[in-house]
Amino acid sequence: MLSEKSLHGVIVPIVTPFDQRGNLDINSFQKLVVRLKSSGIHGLVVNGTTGESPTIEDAELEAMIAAARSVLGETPLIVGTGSNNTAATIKKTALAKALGADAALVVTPYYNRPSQQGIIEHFRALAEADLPIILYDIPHRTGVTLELDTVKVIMKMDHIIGLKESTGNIKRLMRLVSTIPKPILCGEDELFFASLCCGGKGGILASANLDTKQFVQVYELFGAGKIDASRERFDQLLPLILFLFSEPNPAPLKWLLAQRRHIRTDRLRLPMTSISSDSAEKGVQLL
Ligand SMILES: O=C(O)C1=N[C@H](C(=O)O)C[C@H](O)C1
Repeated sequence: MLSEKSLHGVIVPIVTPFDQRGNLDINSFQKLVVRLKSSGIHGLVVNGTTGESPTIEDAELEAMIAAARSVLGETPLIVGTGSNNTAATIKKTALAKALGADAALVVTPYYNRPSQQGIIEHFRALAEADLPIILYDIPHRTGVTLELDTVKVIMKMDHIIGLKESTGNIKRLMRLVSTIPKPILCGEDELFFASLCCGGKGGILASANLDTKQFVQVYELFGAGKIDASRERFDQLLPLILFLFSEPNPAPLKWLLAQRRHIRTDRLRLPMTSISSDSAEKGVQLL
């Protein structure tokens, strides 16, 4: 199981590869996990936003958890289990635990517009699943605003071990780091280096599916006090990051992974669609 102490570094939310018909391509998935592990990642997230979690069936999730677990060894396995139904979230989190997950990444409940108290109770109820939880705050996707006081209450719960911060607000990040003693991870790839400078403990970064070793170097150079070298390495990654978020994630990422032959197709499941031809032209220049 993952603890506050071991939650840090470059954690990769892996894509879910599909074949031309849109079926799960478990062989490509397993090869991706092997490559990511050998690149030195500090954790893997299966079924995150980048893994197209809204479209993944339970049987597919089970197959991916089993495949990832068999490759990862001691490297932490985190599973995205969040939804806007508390009972369903508890059930999926308990399933993830039974299949060998070390922690769950749980997004704030979206769409049904719970009150701040409702959100607190949602996270409190997750204790029942008996798996460490990382709170995932991404308001531009969920439409849910988490007040700072709400974050503080949730982060005090014993089963909550960290926060994935995707608001993109550096002032807020600094407030969180100074008031919350648990690890805060960057979920806004462009701010990864800045977030380390503010006291963040690492990042859950879709971009790190590619050029993974360089992302790990940014983190390790920073940890070794080589701040300029870390920033220089991060600057080299910026064009990649900007391209990957020029259209909804993970479409550009899947396109690049397919171009580099890491996955067989850039197929997504509707309502997500492949990148436009304009973006593909920009991607070719980047390649
Ligand atoms: O899947 C994730 O976890 C991430 N998703 C974010 C998004 O798609 O908005 C980006 C971040 O890199 C990690």
